[in-house]
Amino acid sequence: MSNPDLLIRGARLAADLTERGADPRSAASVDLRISGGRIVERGAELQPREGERVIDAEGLVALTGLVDLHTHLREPGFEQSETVLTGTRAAAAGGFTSVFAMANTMPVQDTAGVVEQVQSLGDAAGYATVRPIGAVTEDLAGERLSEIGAMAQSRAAVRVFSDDGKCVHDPLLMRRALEYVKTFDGVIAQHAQDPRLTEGSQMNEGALSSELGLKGWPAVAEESIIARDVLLAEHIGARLHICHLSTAGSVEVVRWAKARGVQVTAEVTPHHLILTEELVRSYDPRYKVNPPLRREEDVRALRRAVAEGVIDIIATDHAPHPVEAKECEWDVAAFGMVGLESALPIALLTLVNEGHTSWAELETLLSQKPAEIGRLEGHPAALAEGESADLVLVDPGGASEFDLARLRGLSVNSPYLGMELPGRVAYTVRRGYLTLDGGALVETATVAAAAATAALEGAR
Ligand SMILES: NC(=O)N[C@@H](CC(=O)O)C(=O)O
Ligand SMILES: [Zn+2]
Ligand SMILES: [Zn+2]
Repeated sequence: MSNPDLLIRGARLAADLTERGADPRSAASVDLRISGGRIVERGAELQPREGERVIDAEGLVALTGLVDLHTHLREPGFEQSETVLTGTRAAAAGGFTSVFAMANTMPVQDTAGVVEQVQSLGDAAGYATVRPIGAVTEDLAGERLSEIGAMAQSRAAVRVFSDDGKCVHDPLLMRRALEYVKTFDGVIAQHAQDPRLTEGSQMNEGALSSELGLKGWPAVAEESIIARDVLLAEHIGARLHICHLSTAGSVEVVRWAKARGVQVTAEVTPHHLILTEELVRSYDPRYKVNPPLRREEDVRALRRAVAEGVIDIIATDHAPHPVEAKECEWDVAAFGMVGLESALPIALLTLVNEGHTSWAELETLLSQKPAEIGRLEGHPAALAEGESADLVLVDPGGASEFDLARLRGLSVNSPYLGMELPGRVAYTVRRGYLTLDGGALVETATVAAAAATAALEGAR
């Protein structure tokens, strides 16, 4: 038994929309035929064949499946917040076909056994390709390197390593980690936060933190670590990735490093492209996040940096937390926001609709470039014949309220509830089968069976 063939009719390809501000309808409409997990035909006016499921994509924009380089799936250890299954369902609802799962689980993803377990859970669920990230240091303690080589050589073939949630603070350990991953083309993804400069910090440092009586989190705590690490990466000749960059100053450091030819890439989260520290006035812990929401000037600088290509990718930093950890006083609340289901709408709102990027650039930011940084194998380079059928169809149109029904994971700590947001993900196709069908998640058992079939067919 193979998965049903699909015929997508009348889509506009993001890749054809290279001009900023272009109306999606200005691109030619394209049909895609999908069989055996791959795009087998691309053209106009393709005729349906027997047994094929026809998807009417009139008015929809097609992108290669979104790839999140920074997702917290919380399993093993924090299954009350999220599991691999629930997190990848949220991913599919958001248009993602692959996610990189951060290492701050319990036990930590610091051994071949744990990363293989996380990868297997993802394979079995089938909603998205799960690529585990390995911890840089044992138990994220920042003292000894974890078994990086064993994780790289394991079945999970880990290429991205991060202590995210914590900064690799010791410069010698950072140096050794960069040297190690260089041997197999891996990358260190740094959570840039000097721990000494941010002890007890609760929000961005500035006039507002004084006014609100909350301990400040200075921009320099982020910028100084980025500056040190780009110099180390240059010295070693290794790849460095900066997680959730959040200040105008960080942009300048990365710009400088790139001009020198340092192999550095940077990510920004959707929330740092739209929300500012002003929201903290409410003392609503939904706005408590690491790194903290910054100033209006920072938000503007981050958008510009995306437009200029100084920032390479958008990553969600989907950080689910249970209600108890968020419905409490600001000081004791957990840091983090969910983001998989809202990433595309926020990117449309802040970048595409503002003319900062084209749809084609959006595909680069949310799909092509994160796949490249993470060395994701089998990801389609384009929606073209012979490529793996991993794609998303988006309705770019009218704003609608982002409500609880839009959140498909276990946790509901979204800062966007009640906001009017543009863009709805209508269909997500992974390895040739649907995970999201007309805005509705395909059933768990159906997806698991389709994934098993696709794996047998060796779709990649
Ligand atoms: N972003 C957050 O505020 N929280 C993340 C950790 C992290 O990304 O640093 C988490 O794991 O909850
Ligand atoms: Zn982090
Ligand atoms: Zn994170």
